[in-house]
Amino acid sequence: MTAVVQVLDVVQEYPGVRALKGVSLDLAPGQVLGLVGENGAGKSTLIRILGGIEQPVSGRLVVRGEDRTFRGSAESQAAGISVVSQEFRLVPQLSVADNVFLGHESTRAGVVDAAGTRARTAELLDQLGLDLDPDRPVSSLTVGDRQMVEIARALSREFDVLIMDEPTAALNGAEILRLHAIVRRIAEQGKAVVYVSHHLDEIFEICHDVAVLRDGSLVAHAPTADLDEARLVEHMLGRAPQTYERGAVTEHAGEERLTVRGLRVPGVAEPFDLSVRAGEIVGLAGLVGSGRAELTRALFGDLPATSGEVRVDGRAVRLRSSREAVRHGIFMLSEDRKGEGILPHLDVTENAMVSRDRSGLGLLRRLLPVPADESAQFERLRTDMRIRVPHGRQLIGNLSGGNQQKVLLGRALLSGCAVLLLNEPTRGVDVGAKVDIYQLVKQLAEAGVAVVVSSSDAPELAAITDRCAVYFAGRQVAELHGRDVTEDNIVSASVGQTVQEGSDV
Ligand SMILES: Nc1ncnc2c1ncn2[C@@H]1O[C@H](COP(=O)(O)OP(=O)(O)OP(=O)(O)O)[C@@H](O)[C@H]1O
Repeated sequence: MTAVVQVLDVVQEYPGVRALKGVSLDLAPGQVLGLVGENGAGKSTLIRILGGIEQPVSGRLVVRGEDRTFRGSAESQAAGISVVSQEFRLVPQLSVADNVFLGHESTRAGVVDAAGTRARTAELLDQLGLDLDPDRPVSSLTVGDRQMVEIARALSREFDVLIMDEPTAALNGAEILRLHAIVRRIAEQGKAVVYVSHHLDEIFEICHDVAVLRDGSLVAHAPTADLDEARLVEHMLGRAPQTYERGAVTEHAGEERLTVRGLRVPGVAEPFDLSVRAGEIVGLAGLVGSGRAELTRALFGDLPATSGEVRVDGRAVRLRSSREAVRHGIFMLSEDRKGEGILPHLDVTENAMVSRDRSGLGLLRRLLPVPADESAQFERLRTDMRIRVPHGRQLIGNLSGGNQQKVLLGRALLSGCAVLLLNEPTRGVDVGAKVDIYQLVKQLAEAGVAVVVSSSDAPELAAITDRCAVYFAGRQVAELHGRDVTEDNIVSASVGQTVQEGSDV
């Protein structure tokens, strides 16, 4: 079948980085093409070029047989390319409906048709299985719902090619299944879909073909049926993947560092208890509506508890804000990387070091030389976590999403905290780097930090936690220990099934 879009020998460069080194790719009608690669491999760069946000240094884009140069996203959209980008581009103050149709509002006799816009938005949300009021301001939505609104926005246009950059990064299991059904339907309608994900099970689930980018080059392009996960990972990394060996941390666990007793949190049925000792990695699992999100936020100090107590190293602390939490030795990695995580006007070294209480200096810092020990620390972090960045003074906003996440995790690692709270720590991180991050978290625990990991990724919790509390309908329904912390047990308990415990040593 003739390609609807051809990418021919496309090269893209940024200062100090050759992000695409001559990539050629065809997108055929009815095809779902998976695009995979390590963090920083060039996936988003290629998408930005197809979406008209950037122009390549050289190479050609051919759309339905015609050479095209897009000088902005409007031109790419007009050519039938619709993009769900990794960066949320929603306007928080506007309603869901206004965001979905921003830039292509329905009009009647030249006037914006608010009722029509709302009705069409409701239809799209319904297709996505989303029970959301079109009039709600986007600022009041969870990260997952914002992601769905981004998708609704891409679907609201006429398109021949739909490009999705990590569309499921913030979605829960049911939402992911619904999205997969929609992708299949779109392909059946004869449209081409490009699907970027670090979740390789999704690639095998819905993609007919897969293209692998490594360090800016296309290193493999094959039907998914011809590959298995191990081969795909090898193509991505250019080496055999390492496996993560869990430590026997519990045996060395020391004094209790975090104690939570009877913490009542708005929206959660039962009070919350938790204790984490030095050297332990404790997981929090649970689906949307389980109370896990609220408990995580309460621990982070951004959803104040109504009663109960929290102690760090035996000292009672109040967590009315995340700043207060940090002051008491609790450090956290937020799930909202863009909103609460990165400091976009600062470079990567400063972003990694900011927990060391120099944040007040702000922009002034850019004029001062980075202290040598900080540069050295960042260099170590860069090597240990394989952060892809040309130098330590690169602005963090110029890094790929996964590499930003690694810098933020580095910040947590360097913070010298007593308690480390990680919320969705490897969201958007590639399979190779995940293992590196798990190793570092294990090292931190071994150094005596009490670690809490709140994650929707059951395999992740099974791989790294010593103990895992599972929540369902506002209650803790299981506490799994040691060998009982398995993916199956976590998933079963998360949907309210009783888990047979006791194989633990
Ligand atoms: N504006 C920019 N300035 C400088 N370097 C950039 C810029 N944008 C991207 N890069 C670099 O280009 C390379 C490719 O980045 P890109 O965002 O395309 O990666 P990716 O494959 O999408 O990664 P991820 O899986 O982490 O999203 C990276 O080394 C990144 O740091």
